[in-house]
Amino acid sequence: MSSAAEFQTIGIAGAGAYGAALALAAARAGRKVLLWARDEATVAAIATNREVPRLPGVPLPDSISVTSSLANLAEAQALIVTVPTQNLRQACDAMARSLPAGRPVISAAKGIEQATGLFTTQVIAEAWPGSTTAILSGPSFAADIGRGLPTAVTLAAEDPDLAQALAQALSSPAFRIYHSADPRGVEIGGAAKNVLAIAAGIAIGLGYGESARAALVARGFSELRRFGEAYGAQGETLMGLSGLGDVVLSCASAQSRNFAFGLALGQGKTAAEAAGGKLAEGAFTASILAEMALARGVETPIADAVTAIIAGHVSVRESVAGLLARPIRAEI
Ligand SMILES: NC(=O)c1ccc[n+]([C@@H]2O[C@H](COP(=O)([O-])OP(=O)(O)OC[C@H]3O[C@@H](n4cnc5c(N)ncnc54)[C@H](O)[C@@H]3O)[C@@H](O)[C@H]2O)c1
Ligand SMILES: O=P(O)(O)OC[C@H](O)CO
Repeated sequence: MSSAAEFQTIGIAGAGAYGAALALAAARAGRKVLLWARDEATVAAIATNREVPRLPGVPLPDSISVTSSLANLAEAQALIVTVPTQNLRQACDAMARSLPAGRPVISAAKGIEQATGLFTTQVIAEAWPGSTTAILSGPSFAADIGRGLPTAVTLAAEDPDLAQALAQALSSPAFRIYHSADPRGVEIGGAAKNVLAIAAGIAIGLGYGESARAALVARGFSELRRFGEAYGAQGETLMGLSGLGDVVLSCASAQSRNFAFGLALGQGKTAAEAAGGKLAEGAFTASILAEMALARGVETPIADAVTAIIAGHVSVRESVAGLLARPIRAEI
């Protein structure tokens, strides 16, 4: 039986925008926080300015220590990994070499590993055998968490007691964490919503308007649900914060990097121009999600279209014309 009191010190691996936001959230929940950045330059910049370069304007309290040594995370009773999905394995390999396994490792990444088709908790389990995995996901912009604006997310683990204890340990009045025993459902929602956010951005970038966006969000959500259920997600989880909740946020706001990436594609930029050096996880997830859907006989026309556009196989307008020309069929 786990309890929140077991988790007094939290290690955060990855000092980007979300790492900083979750470090702040954990500190506000009364935890001591150890924030690990892989390079000395970032640690030095954080130590000097008391803010993370990717989350400017949000000062870090003294209860957050910054380090470039993974060995310094040994004191933490739970770890949260906030590195991008395609780099998650590398980060977990490094942790496995420096730290004993066994403590909970919570993924905060939203994607699917391109090379393997594994979800993020599966990547952690494979790269760091013996770790107990969990996933934290839901509608939350790092900047909003950083500013202390009200946010709600879900934390899921196979062991419901552990999920509850971690959720209690990391929650504070403005950062509410619901707990769940459906980690697969939670991680699928976070991965798939990024692909849909790109599609919504494309529709708006093309000037197709709000009615088109609403249609895309609704049809995209049913695509997410088909995919999720084929890969073991519970339907109720997909209807919750980490599924529908995050689709609503990410498809509606240009603050989403995935939406902004799609917007730029819709406005005629190439994929490389549209990315502009910012992380758009959906650009890496779209093709593997479409491939995995095909393997289980699930139709994902929106992910297929996003994949083809990013690969440069079709123009944005051709791709959307293809979607609009699909046969008329029953909605459900
Ligand atoms: N920013 C948000 O609002 C937000 C919200 C929810 C979830 N997320 C998720 O969090 C993850 C990270 O996003 P972010 O916004 O923090 O990105 P970011 O680009 O701001 O930061 C990523 C950080 O990871 C570090 N990194 C990359 N590879 C690494 C490795 N191998 N080892 C150690 N560190 C490494 C980079 O140096 C960088 O500091 C993504 O999966 C994203 O979907 C982000
Ligand atoms: O900026 P994005 O598109 O990575 O979205 C950030 C969060 O995932 C929103 O919940």
